[in-house]
Amino acid sequence: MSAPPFDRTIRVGLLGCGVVGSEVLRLLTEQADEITARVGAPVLVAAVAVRSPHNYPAVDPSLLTTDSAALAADPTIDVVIEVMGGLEPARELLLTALNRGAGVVTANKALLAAHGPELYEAADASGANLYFEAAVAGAIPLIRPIRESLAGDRISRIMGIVNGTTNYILSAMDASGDSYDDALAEATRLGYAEADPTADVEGFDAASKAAILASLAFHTRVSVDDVHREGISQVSAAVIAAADEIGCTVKLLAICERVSDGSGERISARVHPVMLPRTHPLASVNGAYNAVYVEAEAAGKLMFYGPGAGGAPTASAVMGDLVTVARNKLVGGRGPRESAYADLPLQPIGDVPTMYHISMDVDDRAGVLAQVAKCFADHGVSISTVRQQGTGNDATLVVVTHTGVDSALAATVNELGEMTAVRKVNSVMRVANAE
Ligand SMILES: NC(=O)C1=CN([C@@H]2O[C@H](COP(=O)(O)OP(=O)(O)OC[C@H]3O[C@@H](n4cnc5c(N)ncnc54)[C@H](O)[C@@H]3O)[C@@H](O)[C@H]2O)C=CC1
Ligand SMILES: N[C@@H](CC=O)C(=O)O
Ligand code: NA
Repeated sequence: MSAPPFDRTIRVGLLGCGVVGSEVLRLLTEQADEITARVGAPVLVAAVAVRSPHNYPAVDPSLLTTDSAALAADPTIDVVIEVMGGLEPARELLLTALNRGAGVVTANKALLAAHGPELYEAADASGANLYFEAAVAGAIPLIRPIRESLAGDRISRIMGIVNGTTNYILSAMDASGDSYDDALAEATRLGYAEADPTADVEGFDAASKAAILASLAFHTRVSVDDVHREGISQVSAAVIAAADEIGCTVKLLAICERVSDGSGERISARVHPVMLPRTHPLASVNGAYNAVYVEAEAAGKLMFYGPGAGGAPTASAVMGDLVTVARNKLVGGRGPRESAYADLPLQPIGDVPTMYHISMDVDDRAGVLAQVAKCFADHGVSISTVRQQGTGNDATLVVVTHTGVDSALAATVNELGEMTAVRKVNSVMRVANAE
């Protein structure tokens, strides 16, 4: 290859060298010549901050450091890649890097969803680049299409599967009847799960991603605390079987919508499991794959699909950002700033229209069905189907509702739980439409 056009080197500091960081290091090493050609200057790793250098025998010892603060502050480092995860010290370190004008590439959705505005402000103040394609849906190009390709359109809805770990667990339980615990252990072994997998299974990771997507799509600051969140830890084999009986599979969905109702224009951001008809395109997205629909006024419906977790796929997104930031460093460009001008209010979960699937153990005697039906009617909730399974002490009623507002459905479930004729509410899950 001919000599690169720029007579300088882009020096990179890596914060963290785990599942993602080690793959970034591998790609930077193995593809060094091609990256140089694409950027126009060599891109070299100058330092790698880790906790225990002796755990990295394959990494050049002269690069390893335990002093992550010095790495972030080092004026000779042009781009800091943060793949250590967690809020602190990642926040502090990235602020240090951005304040001195270094480019930052991060995969840390938890940090962005909690402290995004602070990071953007630091980037604006110094003119630094802040890129985070890896933070949502791993390898899938999604942030860039939303921030840049669709910047001239009006996004109305984003809906999809954005957590690989939970999708891996739900797919395994659905397809092969694997236990929840075995499937989670395998997802962790494969490098999909967060350092604390509670973040995955309780929906925090997907909620962080929903916050990032909603912020970008609706030009409004949405933090993780604004996102209604329910995880999958209550999804048992019985719930998966109940979904199957009505032609559905269970998926954890992130849904970000622009809604216009009596209260004017608002946005809804929520993460929860749903029973999804098997005919829905997202129902066949399995394993650690992610898939996200983006609906925009002029573009129509777009679907993004691909590996949403794992070391190499996530490193691919990090590398794409690194090349962009390195190019910007050489020619003086900058990535998009925060866009929060619309400042739309949030729609509370109680106002969201939804359908419920409710399974409850009931007394099998005359009048019980009428009492249950009355409870739904009292809350203005219309029943779509009702089915009794078993008799006597084994009688279970399965009710699927028509669409009602979530608060009315939740109040119905509360009251059912207090009725003497209802021995136990076994499960409650939202049901999605077929499209
Ligand atoms: N694994 C995946 O599939 C994906 C991960 N991400 C994000 O990428 C980031 C990294 O994830 P993984 O590589 O999976 O995690 P990991 O736990 O495998 O790696 C993180 C590494 O950073 C090190 N580290 C943590 N704090 C440190 C500190 N203060 N100083 C030095 N080293 C420190 C840890 O020892 C560990 O080796 C997280 O923010 C995660 O949410 C994003 C997309 C996908
Ligand atoms: N733990 C996350 C990793 C990618 O963001 C997931 O399972 O999706
Ligand atoms: Na991505």
